[in-house]
Amino acid sequence: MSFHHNLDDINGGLSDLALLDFLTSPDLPVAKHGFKRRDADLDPLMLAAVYSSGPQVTRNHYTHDFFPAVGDPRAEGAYDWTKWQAEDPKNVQQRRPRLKYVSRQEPRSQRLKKHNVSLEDKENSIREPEGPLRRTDNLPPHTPRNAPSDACEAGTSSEPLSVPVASFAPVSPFTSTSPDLEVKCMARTRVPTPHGPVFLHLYHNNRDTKEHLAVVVDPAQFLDPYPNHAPSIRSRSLDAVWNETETEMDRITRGAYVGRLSATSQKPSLPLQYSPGTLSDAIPSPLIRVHSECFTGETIGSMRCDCGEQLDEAIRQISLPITIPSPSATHAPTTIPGRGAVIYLRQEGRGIGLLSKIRAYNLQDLGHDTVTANLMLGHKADERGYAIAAAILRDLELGTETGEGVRVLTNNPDKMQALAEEGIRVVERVPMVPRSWQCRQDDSDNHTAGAAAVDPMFTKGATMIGGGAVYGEDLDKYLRTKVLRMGHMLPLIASGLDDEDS
Ligand SMILES: Nc1nc2c(ncn2[C@@H]2O[C@H](COP(=O)(O)OP(=O)(O)OP(=O)(O)O)[C@@H](O)[C@H]2O)c(=O)[nH]1
Repeated sequence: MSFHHNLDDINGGLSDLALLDFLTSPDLPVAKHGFKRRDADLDPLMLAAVYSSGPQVTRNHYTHDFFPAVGDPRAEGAYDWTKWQAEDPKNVQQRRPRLKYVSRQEPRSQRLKKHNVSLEDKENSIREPEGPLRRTDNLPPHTPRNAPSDACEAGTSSEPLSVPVASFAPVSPFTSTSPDLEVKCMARTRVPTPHGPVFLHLYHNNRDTKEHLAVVVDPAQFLDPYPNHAPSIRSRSLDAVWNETETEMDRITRGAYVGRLSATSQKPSLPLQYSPGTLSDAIPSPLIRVHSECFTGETIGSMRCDCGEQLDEAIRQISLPITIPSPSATHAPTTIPGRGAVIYLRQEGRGIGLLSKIRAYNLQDLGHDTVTANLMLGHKADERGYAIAAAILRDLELGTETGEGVRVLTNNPDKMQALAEEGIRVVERVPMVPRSWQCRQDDSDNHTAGAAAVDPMFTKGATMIGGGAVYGEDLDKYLRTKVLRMGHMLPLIASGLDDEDS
């Protein structure tokens, strides 16, 4: 079968067989001699992709034309293949004209400019939210924690809730510090963890398109009757009435329920259900952590960082039961379940994204530390923001002016400052000492203090939830850089690294 015959078949019917014949033809027009460029003028695989995808597109380059001469003989720069003759390397004059890639797509910088996006913003693309789920226009009005409130009542009918929607006009509670930012909890559910049950809250917002999360630890909400020692930690936007037609089942499905959901217990929550509780000074403020996503540390157990361990340790510490001392010697101390939250922000790699973080790791393997690697890639050492975290905390009534102050689990001074600037009322910083450093301390002191050391269930080296102390050379170097170059408030001496070179 001749090459021209093949081409006719392809143009006519594009049968797979014809395409295969064409690609494997001995006449396939691939020049073998004298290339100045390293890539072939005509790549058979590319050609196959062009034909198999119908129009001249690839998934990501939909306004590029590849080899217009092949796909459309009438296109600009097209070469008439019917006149093609096998190349004679001896006769350079006979060579066909060199093909070129043709793109009708403007340069990326110009396209981004059209959409008012600077190249810097692109990685953490800040876009207007799209679609009805992104709307946060049904946030309830702000209700101070200590203001008199309606007690929570379980609905009984399957009719739409009768709470007048007008009374929940869109009033943003966040006008003081971030006038434009609003968050809305789209759904909440119970998740059992090795440290006890938590409520996972998924948030949308009008700043970015990421699904930020809040892991709320407040198992007292399962108790019936509710003990009323401390206010329950609930999302105001989730418990709000979203529209006039929503049913109890709508509310339950998104997690706006009270107590423990089961086949026999289905009590939808109502807005303004918060009970101020007895805010005794004896009850410590809720413990919170603002944590940034780390796929490597949290999902595949990377031991380059302590992120998985920190997430686990935060949930563990927040879940620890709280002992309230008795006011008098005649009464025994009371124990209540631990309470607090981890705000989980989708700002991977300190905000530079996973792609850049992976590249940064390669630079770190060349000997650079985590800060320098970021800078070498044109990023800042830390590109994170905490406005969304603050908005989520406010939605949960944590750290607000009128609600409870919070204790924050962190070593990061920037995080502390950012939360303060966002108006979060932080009453205490609780340090997070890496478990491996605790273990070393424990070994040298010949007694145990760290969770990993006391609990045989912890697996040494596992970084993920329920894991143990993560340790290793890479991690030591990373932790040391955080202390020495990022000012993390950790006693370096505890690591035994203070006289090591990084
Ligand atoms: N660019 C970069 N990011 C990293 C590296 N190692 C971990 N990370 C990211 O660092 C972030 C860790 O953030 P956090 O868990 O909030 O902790 P932190 O800022 O170190 O502060 P703490 O509250 O004291 O733990 C996550 O987003 C990780 O993906 C690294 O080597 N390079």
